[in-house]
Amino acid sequence: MMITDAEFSCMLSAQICTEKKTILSVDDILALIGDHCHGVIGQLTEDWGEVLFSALKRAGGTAFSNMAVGYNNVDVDAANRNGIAIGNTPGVLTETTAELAASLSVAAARRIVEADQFMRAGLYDGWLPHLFVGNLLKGQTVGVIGAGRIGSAYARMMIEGFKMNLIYFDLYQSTRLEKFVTAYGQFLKANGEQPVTWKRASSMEEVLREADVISLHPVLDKTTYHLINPERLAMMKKEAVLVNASRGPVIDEVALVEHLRANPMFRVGLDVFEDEPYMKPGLAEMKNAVVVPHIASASKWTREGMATLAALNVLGKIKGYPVWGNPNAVEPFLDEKAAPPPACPSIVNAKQLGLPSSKL
Ligand SMILES: NC(=O)C1=CN([C@@H]2O[C@H](COP(=O)(O)OP(=O)(O)OC[C@H]3O[C@@H](n4cnc5c(N)ncnc54)[C@H](O)[C@@H]3O)[C@@H](O)[C@H]2O)C=CC1
Ligand SMILES: O=C(O)C(=O)CO
Repeated sequence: MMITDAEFSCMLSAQICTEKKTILSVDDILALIGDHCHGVIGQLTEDWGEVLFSALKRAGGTAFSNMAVGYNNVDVDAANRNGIAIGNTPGVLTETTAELAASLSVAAARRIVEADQFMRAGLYDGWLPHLFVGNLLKGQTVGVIGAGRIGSAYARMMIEGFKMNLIYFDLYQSTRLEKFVTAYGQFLKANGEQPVTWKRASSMEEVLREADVISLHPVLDKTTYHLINPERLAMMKKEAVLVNASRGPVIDEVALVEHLRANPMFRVGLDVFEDEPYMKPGLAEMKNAVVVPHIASASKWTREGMATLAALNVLGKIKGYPVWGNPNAVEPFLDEKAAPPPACPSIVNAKQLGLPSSKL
């Protein structure tokens, strides 16, 4: 969506891109920005760097928002140089994305897609003790790498839903998550059940060695690029389940294909791919891989929320509103019955640009 400089009373006019291409190139976007453009709402598939930010600045623009929480497609330093505020959409994706990661975990552990294909191919000719035997989750250990908003929500689902024990690795301690597991463990114990436990790992390797199901939820940056590589794959249990609903390049996908080929009991659930929209050669043929096309945030509520937050980021900046004080508490912007607060919900470079902060 491109916001132009024609203003109607307090409303701004918006141009919605009707281009049929799924992924816009830098040249496509340059043409859309043109000579007059105050702000842009873009997608995670676009490459926002110096070329686009300087063009947006020349066109009179001051704001860009990804319609996404992840913004590894955005060169924030280039935006800073050009004085462009960068918005993202935290919070509205948390539960929806975690639910998909949980679904991939179960689908991979219980071989649901393989069994579905077998059934549709007319191959089922009666119950057998060894037909599509998979992994029981209850009492096993779930490993989370990146226990931020989504990683923590995923952990809670796997712990509460399947009574798994938790091991996690993050640069920061997740006290809320730890407290939740402790309290849930006490509840289970009080009801005569085996309590669940948690452990904060001192290294990522500890998670990879100990967990039965591992889900990746970090941001993509230099520290997480190819975080899963041949050496780390080799550390994982032979029958482990690995799930990725963060960003494709967090896994070395060529190494993953090799590992899947060599370890048929090792299974993966992937929502994201290293060269999206493509898969590395061989992945599509792997029966021990469940693959879906980057749909982790695809619930109606979430997609509407993402669009709302992205639009309010850009609109708020154009109107000169301050930046919301806590991007983890964006609910007031999503209340359909009340006008949104006069603030930009989430601007990631607010500090660098010296933008004023709103009071919650
Ligand atoms: N597949 C999909 O459709 C979606 C993917 N995502 C991806 O998920 C990511 C996480 O989203 P949120 O949970 O909302 O963000 P968040 O910022 O709450 O969580 C990210 C966590 O990663 C941790 N982290 C950073 N570097 C790390 C490292 N080297 N090792 C371990 N942990 C590290 C951070 O400390 C933080 O706790 C996004 O950046 C995005 O790339 C988000 C939504 C949907
Ligand atoms: O918000 C994100 O980062 C996404 O990947 C959207 O699905």
